Parts: sequence; C-alpha cells; structure tokens
Amino acid sequence: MRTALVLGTGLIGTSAALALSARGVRVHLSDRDAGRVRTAASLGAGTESEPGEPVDLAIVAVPPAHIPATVADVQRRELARGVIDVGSVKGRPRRELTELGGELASYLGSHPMSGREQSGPLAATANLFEGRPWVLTPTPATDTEVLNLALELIALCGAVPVVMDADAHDRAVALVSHTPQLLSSLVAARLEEADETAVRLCGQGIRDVTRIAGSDPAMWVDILSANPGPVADVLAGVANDLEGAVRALRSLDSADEDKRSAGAAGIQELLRRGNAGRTRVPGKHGQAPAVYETVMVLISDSPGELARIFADAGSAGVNIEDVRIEHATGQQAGYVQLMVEPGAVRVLEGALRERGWALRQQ
Ligand SMILES: NC(=O)c1ccc[n+]([C@@H]2O[C@H](COP(=O)([O-])OP(=O)(O)OC[C@H]3O[C@@H](n4cnc5c(N)ncnc54)[C@H](O)[C@@H]3O)[C@@H](O)[C@H]2O)c1
Ligand SMILES: O=C(O)C(=O)C[C@]1(C(=O)O)C=C[C@@H](O)C=C1
Repeated sequence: MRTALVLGTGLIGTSAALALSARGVRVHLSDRDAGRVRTAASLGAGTESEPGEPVDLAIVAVPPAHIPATVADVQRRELARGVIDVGSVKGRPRRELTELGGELASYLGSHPMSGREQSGPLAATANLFEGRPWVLTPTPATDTEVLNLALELIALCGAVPVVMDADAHDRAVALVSHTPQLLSSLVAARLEEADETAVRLCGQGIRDVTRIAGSDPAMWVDILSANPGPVADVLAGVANDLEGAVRALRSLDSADEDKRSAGAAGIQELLRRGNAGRTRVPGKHGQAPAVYETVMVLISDSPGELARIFADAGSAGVNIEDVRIEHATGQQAGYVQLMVEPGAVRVLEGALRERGWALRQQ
C-alpha cells in the first residue's frame, strides 16, 4: 500500500493514520471538523491535502450512523481502489450501504478490537492496535484486492486479522463489548447522586469496573442503535442473574438458617461462574491469560518516576508484563502494580529495594 485516505480523524482514524504514516504510507486526512484534521496532521498522522488521484485504500472511521453514506460517497467519487470501515457494528451498516446504492465488491467491513474511553485525535496512538484482534467481514462479493489491502493495513498496524460473518460478529461484540459498556455505565451511574463520604472511599475495584463509563455517550448511542437486539438478549440474561443475586442476598439477611445457607450457596455459585468466565478472557496479544504475580511499589506523583522504575526493572533483566497504577486519595503518591512472571518476583523485589524503592507486602 502506497497511499491511503482516512475519513474521520478521531481516536481510531488518527491511530491508524499514525501507524501507516510511520511505515511510509502517504496518508491523506479528512474529517467534517477541519480542526480535527489539523490536529491529526500536526501529530504526524498525514497530510491535510486532498489526494490528486484515487488512493489505494480509504479507511472510514466515522461514527456508525455515518458509515453507509460516507462509504457510498467514497465509491461515487472514486476516491479509492478499495474502502473499509472500522465501525463497531457490521451487519446493519452493510445492509444500509446496499440500500443507498453502494457496491460490495470494493467495500469491506472491519472492526479493530481496540480502543479507549477517550475520543478525538489527541487520544490517538500509533500502537493502539498492536497485538489486538482486527475483525474482517468479507462476503462472496468482496474483491480479493480489497481483502489484501485490508490485510496489509492490519499487518502495518501490528494487529491480528480475524475473519467473521458480520451478524456473528455483532452477536459476539454484544457479549464482549457492548453489554460490558452498559454495565460499566450502570455501576458508575449509582455514584452520580451518591454521598461524598462514600465516593471518597473509591478504590481500585470501582476504577477497574468503571473506566469505560467515561466513553462518549453520543458514540455509544450510535453503536447500540446499530446492534440493539443482540445487546438486549445478553442484558436480559444479566437481568435474570441480577434478580437471582438480589433474592440470594435477601435470603442471607433472613433469620432462618436454611434460607441463609441457600442464599450463601446462590452467591457462591454466581462468584464461581464469574471466576470461570474470567479465566476465558484472553491475555496480552490474544493468548490464553498468563498467570503473573504482582509487585507493588510506592511512587510519588512526580515526572519521571515510572520511567525510572521501568529502567531499574530493565537493568535487573526483568520484563514487565503489565502495569497498573493505584492512586492514593488526597496524596501526591500511589502504588504502581508491576505484573511479572512468578520466577522474576524475587529478582525484581531485590533490585528495586537495592535502588531505594519502597515495596508493599502482598
Ligand atoms: N472508540 C473505540 O474504542 C472504538 C474502537 C474500535 C472501533 N471504533 C469505531 O471507530 C469509529 C470511530 O470512533 P472513534 O472512537 O475514533 O470516534 P471519534 O469521535 O474519536 O472520531 C470520529 C470522527 O469522525 C468525525 N465525523 C463524524 N461524522 C463524520 C462525517 N459524516 N464525515 C466525516 N467525518 C465525520 C468526527 O468529527 C470525529 O473526528 C466508530 O465507528 C466506532 O464505532 C471505536
Ligand atoms: O478499551 C476500551 O476502552 C474499549 O472500550 C474498547 C472497545 C472494547 O469494548 O473492547 C470498545 C468499543 C470498540 O468497538 C472496540 C473496543
């Protein structure tokens, strides 16, 4: 691929453009908001100039409701040899494209399974898609050339291609992405009117559960409007489990010992199922989840602390597999959790203590 056109220079479009530009592809940027194009260009994502001739691949990265019309427009104006979109829902936008008179040979629906709760070009990073699944939904009508261009894009972004039927994709993301978004928002919504004395106690658990509740509501109304049935089906199952959980908790509150033990069994079964489901979540790079151990290190909230800790771990020959930061309420300090292979824990702890870091015992 020599040239590309990114339409929609928000989080996803700019991230793809940054990755392509870094690998030598000439990327043209376009957005209905000229300021966003300027910002993306200033980050090094590509050029604001319009392509003088059809590009190899157009990448449509606008909200789902705008995808069919944008793809049809690229095709009508012959802006590219092939066009893909990166929207979070695949079935309905493709049906709408056909209704608009778009053609399915030069179009391929795709979905990178990677993102953030922040929008816009300033949230973009060139490595956003590295090691992540990137779904392709070809049909018998799809040109091989477009499929190959899409595979090249995915390789240039360091992602892993996964081929799926569009409707099967939509049912899958209802389970692993769209329902989790709603549940995160539901938990966070309980805090809106909560007493300040309760909110002050927020720890890492609620931060983990509510990160994606910070996502853009307009974008998610769009996503859920394109996939309402499958999400409602998953959510109905969750509602059933929630009713069971409430019943079990009420039983735990009872004076009757039999009811209490039935309640405990109900809750235990729910938590067991949660443990079992959690073990099925793939780890880094889509592999089976690895079992890492955590080393907790106290850091002050000042520039360069994290870089220093990574450098110290690196010089001890320890690979940090994952990292999280736990901020301490009202203090200019927090704990950084370094996830490492079990065999590396003692080496890392010894090296960090030697260099003056304070560790928290687990
Ligand atoms: N955010 C995520 O985590 C994520 C992950 C994977 C895929 N996606 C999908 O990627 C797409 C983009 O999402 P995002 O998170 O980058 O959103 P974003 O809000 O950061 O960017 C969307 C951009 O599209 C522009 N835009 C809107 N309508 C347009 C139109 N008609 N023509 C031209 N530009 C238009 C907006 O000005 C904005 O800059 C969506 O379809 C979304 O479903 C999002
Ligand atoms: O990590 C996040 O912030 C995301 O919400 C990313 C996420 C997801 O659910 O995994 C959200 C929607 C996209 O369509 C793809 C990815």
